[in-house]
Amino acid sequence: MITAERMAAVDENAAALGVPRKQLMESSGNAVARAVRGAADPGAAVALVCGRGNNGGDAFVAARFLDDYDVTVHLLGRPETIGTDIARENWGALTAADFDTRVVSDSRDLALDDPDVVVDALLGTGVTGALRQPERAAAEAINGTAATVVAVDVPSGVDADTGEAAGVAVDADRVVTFHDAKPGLDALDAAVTVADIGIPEAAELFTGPGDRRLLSRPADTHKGDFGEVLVVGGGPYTGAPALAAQAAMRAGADLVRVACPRAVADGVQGFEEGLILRPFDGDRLRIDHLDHVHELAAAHDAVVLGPGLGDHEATLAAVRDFLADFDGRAVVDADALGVVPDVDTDATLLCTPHGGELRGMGGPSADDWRDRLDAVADFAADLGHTLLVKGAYDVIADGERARVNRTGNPGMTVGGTGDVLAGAAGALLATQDPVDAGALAAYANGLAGDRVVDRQGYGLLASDLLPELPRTLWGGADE
Ligand SMILES: NC(=O)C1=CN([C@@H]2O[C@H](COP(=O)(O)OP(=O)(O)OC[C@H]3O[C@@H](n4cnc5c(N)ncnc54)[C@H](O)[C@@H]3O)[C@@H](O)[C@H]2O)[C@@H](O)CC1
Ligand SMILES: [K+]
Repeated sequence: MITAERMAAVDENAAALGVPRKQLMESSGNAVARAVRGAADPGAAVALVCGRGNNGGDAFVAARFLDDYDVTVHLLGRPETIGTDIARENWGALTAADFDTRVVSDSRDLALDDPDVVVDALLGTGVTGALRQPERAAAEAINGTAATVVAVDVPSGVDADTGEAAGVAVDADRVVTFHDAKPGLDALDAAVTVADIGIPEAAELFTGPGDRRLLSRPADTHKGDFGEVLVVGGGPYTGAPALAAQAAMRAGADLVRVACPRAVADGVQGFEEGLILRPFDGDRLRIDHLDHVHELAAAHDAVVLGPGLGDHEATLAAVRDFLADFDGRAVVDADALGVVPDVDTDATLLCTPHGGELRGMGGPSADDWRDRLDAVADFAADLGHTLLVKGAYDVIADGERARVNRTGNPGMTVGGTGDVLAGAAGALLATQDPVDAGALAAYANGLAGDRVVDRQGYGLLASDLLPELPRTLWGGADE
């Protein structure tokens, strides 16, 4: 099953792998033609009723594969208003090849002439709300025929995710849907076929620019804000919490606060950039500080726990107690990771170990990412938390979903890049589910490193990643 939103992301990732949408449309159209062949023999009258989006584009392609049928292609609206270049090019190919094309500028003029098969290509996953005119009248006209109705991707007017229609919808006999089943189609009284359109599995497994679509959607659980992040870190390592906090800002958090030892707060630069300090006394985290940390954590959407805390016994005891009583969302990094397997917690954790830290947690060791994928997924399921295992290929898994990230380069083994990753993951965890947050953070952090190295060669500093982060998350894919 795939949602409409995820489908759009996978489609963009496929394009980034070199399989552009136009090729997918060619496969989709071919699949629609096969569905028509299954419904009627050559020579039968086939009316393709097309909207101006890519759903209509699929039907323009189908017409070329149905040259041995009596095909009529109806376009609702003027050709100049076709919404995408690829749909417009395919419409142009039909007119140039002298197909029977009809431009319907007034829906009252849609004359379907009693066809054997109607192809419903008015709207697909791009629909929002109830069908407007002229699509509504066209859907009613389709429902008024005695023809076998073959819907492209989803019956027009039906929400692919829920199966519900906000008003009039096409009543399809058959649906040919692309790449994977859509959750809403189960509920329909229609025969549904899933057509493979040549999207490689890599477009789903590997992170890509399409994953960034998650960030443009309104974050409904958080009333439209980007979330507030608390970094709990510092002790023997003083720079780590500042790096993590700045990365969280660059990855879009509205507000970042840092809980660190006063000794760290006083001595470190990098806190001046809009970060808010909430120091505790002394030079490392201890159990005495937990009231302060809990109170702060409860007021934030996500916590980043670990950067620079160190592995002093008193600090690890405090981390353990903190997690045992915490029920929010946290990224856990560095020395705090070793505590996670021993703690019973209601918190939602995104743990970010490298290979060595994973073994320290009792996790699997596997060099090849393919072997690691299954082993990490199993270990995440045992832990009951999400893992982002850093490596040449990062593996992100929670036991149900697994993703792999290929951005990044050997220059990023320098100290501090892990703190940047943890901070970015914290910002994303404030609004996204843990697998998506981990996958996006790994993608953006690695891409930031690739861009720095492309520009200046190796010799990268972790802080060089910070100014790159916003563009990797929100800028053009090819910048
Ligand atoms: N990966 C993908 O996403 C693929 C998509 N393909 C096709 O592309 C379709 C999605 O294409 P689009 O995103 O262009 O969207 P649609 O073709 O579904 O809709 C296009 C336009 O319809 C208009 N519209 C929206 N709601 C409306 C309403 N209630 N009443 C009237 N008009 C309305 C909007 O202006 C929208 O842009 C899929 O359903 C599928 O058929 C395939 O070609 C292959 C791959
Ligand atoms: K449709």
